[in-house]
Amino acid sequence: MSGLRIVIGSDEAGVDYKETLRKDLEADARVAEVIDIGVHRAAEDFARRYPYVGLTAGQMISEGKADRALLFCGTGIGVAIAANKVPGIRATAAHDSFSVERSILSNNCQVLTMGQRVVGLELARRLAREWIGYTFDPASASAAKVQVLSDYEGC
Ligand SMILES: O=C(CO)[C@H](O)COP(=O)(O)O
Repeated sequence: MSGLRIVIGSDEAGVDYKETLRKDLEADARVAEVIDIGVHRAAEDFARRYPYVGLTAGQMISEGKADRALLFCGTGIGVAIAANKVPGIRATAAHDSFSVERSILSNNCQVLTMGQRVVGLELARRLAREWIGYTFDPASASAAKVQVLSDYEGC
């Protein structure tokens, strides 16, 4: 898909990967806009912990300000849990190629998360490149399953 608006964010444990992946996304012709919600290296910004990063990213997607989010923390788990608290958001941590693919094609996840303490940087970069290339097919057999979740949440 071209023209994606992607939120990128992290807590302090994921900020190194966030910085590198932000540059990768900005250089990717398939990405229309990269929105960096921090944290930034300024010390005071490090007070923003993973719940705020995940919630902010989820809210931005929910409000139509972005299409997807790529988030980092130590494990990828905390930011995924937080983003999933926003109604209508489907977020998952994934550190392998197949799971990244299925997060879009099976689950229509808007949010991919990774753990800087879990996955190597070059694999994270490769997975993000792959992730950008997938588009959910609303006519697929997976769509009805995702719809069950949307119906449950009412959005
Ligand atoms: O990985 C994290 C949350 O899932 C976070 O980066 C570290 O959290 P902590 O172990 O509670 O410090």
